[in-house]
Amino acid sequence: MPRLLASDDLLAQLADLPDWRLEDDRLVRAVERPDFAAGLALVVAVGEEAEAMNHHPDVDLRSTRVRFALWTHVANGVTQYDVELAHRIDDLL
Ligand SMILES: C[C@H](O)[C@H](O)[C@H]1CNC2=NC(N)=NC(=O)C2=N1
Repeated sequence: MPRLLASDDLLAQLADLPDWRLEDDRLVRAVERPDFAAGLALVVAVGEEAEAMNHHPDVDLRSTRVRFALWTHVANGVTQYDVELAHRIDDLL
């Protein structure tokens, strides 16, 4: 069972994720893409990483904007899996 990150640990790890913020116990990042097709391509690429990890983001895809919200359902908050997925998303960006 994944463990929730303690708030001091999480804040320390967020230093390496400057484009992410904590919102309602989720790690959240929103990005603008040139058009919907580019946003969709990003979602597909992130989805492949998520499948490889068996850890899946909440995704909100609008015309030129994609918003990712990361949390671990079984722990009801942010765990190391979410931090790892955030780094993988950053790498894709
Ligand atoms: C059964 C399956 O392994 C679980 O539902 C996995 C899949 N992906 C998941 N993704 C996320 N974000 N949180 C989970 O707790 C989770 N659990």
